[in-house]
Amino acid sequence: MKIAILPGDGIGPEIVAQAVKVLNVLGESFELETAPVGGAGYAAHGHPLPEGTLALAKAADAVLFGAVGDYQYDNLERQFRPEQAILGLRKNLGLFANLRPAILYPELAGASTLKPEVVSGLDILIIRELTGDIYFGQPRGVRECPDGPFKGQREGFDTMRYAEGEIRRIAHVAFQAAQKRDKRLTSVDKANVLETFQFWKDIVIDVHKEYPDVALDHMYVDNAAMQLVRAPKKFDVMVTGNMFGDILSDAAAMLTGSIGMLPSASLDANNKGLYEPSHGSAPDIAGKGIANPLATILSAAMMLRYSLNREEQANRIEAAVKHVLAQGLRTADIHEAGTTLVGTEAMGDAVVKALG
Ligand SMILES: NC(=O)c1ccc[n+]([C@@H]2O[C@H](COP(=O)([O-])OP(=O)(O)OC[C@H]3O[C@@H](n4cnc5c(N)ncnc54)[C@H](O)[C@@H]3O)[C@@H](O)[C@H]2O)c1
Ligand SMILES: CC(C)[C@H](C(=O)O)[C@@H](O)C(=O)O
Ligand SMILES: [Mg+2]
Repeated sequence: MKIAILPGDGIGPEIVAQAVKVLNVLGESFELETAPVGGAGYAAHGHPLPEGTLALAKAADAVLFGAVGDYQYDNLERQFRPEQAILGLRKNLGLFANLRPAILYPELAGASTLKPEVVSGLDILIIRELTGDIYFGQPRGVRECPDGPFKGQREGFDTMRYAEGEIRRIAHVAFQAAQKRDKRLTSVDKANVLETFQFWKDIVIDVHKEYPDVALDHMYVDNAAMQLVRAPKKFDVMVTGNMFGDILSDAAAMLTGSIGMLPSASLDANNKGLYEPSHGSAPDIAGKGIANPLATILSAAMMLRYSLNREEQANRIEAAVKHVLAQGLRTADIHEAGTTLVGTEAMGDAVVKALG
């Protein structure tokens, strides 16, 4: 089994190093190969997604990804910006299904910014469509405004679009995920305003006919954002488009105590996948050794479960994470009075130790 390791930028290399330590003590003979991506790819090869990196990702059985992005690259032409690397990987590998499980470990109930009674026992799954929507729709760009009061001025524009087949396949993933859980699915849209999302809703309703055992409801995205902080435990599985899913999953991250706790799996139709924490490269804390590596370590667990067929190893890692939290070890983002503050490496070492 070959795993492509793409650490990326900012805290990426620090947190991925911890997940690699964990993978290395499982007693499996995985072949790990590392390649630069994002700003690191641009610095090494003049492109955020160098050819060799893409080839490695395609050839591997799974990809473990850190994060990309750094302010120093923000003024580059868009095609050279670090973020194009993750977008290019998702598109090139056909990773249309993004699973972002927001689980509150009981020990972190006090770390959330929400009241413990609102979040304790939280276990929701956000399924974000990942290769369509306004993220990839054409045309896009800056042009001369063709009409209206601003006619003749420059205007920026993007295109929101979803093909029927794109909606159907993510709806199937979502219904099937719900079948394995509490059998409740909330489809999040903006059907009251956007044609794309009325179409989305109509297709989801049609796919529902094949899953009569799942209770489906629909929610507008603005209300969903509100309900996520008001009564998040009411949700089981949520499915939504690329942009709404990006925003809602960051909001859901805070329910778990910190964005440093939210892993993700990005899957193709055959469960080949890329695994990354839901957060970014956190340039504000990069190089300080204080980033929380648990979202990345938990992403490695998802990789073992979904792509490498090692459910037991995934369970071992998740149990080890629970153990270190129960021991009271906390990185700065989840630290509270009465717990022990540790850095990135010490947290990684503690998970390794807990694996026994
Ligand atoms: N998939 C990705 O690679 C990805 C995802 C999101 C953002 N980004 C990029 O990351 C850069 C920074 O973006 P941003 O600041 O909006 O989002 P971010 O997620 O990097 O950081 C947001 C806040 O959360 C904190 N944070 C994030 N991860 C943490 C962790 N593991 N432990 C402790 N604290 C953590 C950061 O310090 C920061 O205060 C940008 O270039 C952005 O494009 C990349
Ligand atoms: C870095 C960026 C392209 C990415 C996204 O918007 O999908 C990130 O925010 C994420 O959530 O993975
Ligand atoms: Mg995001």
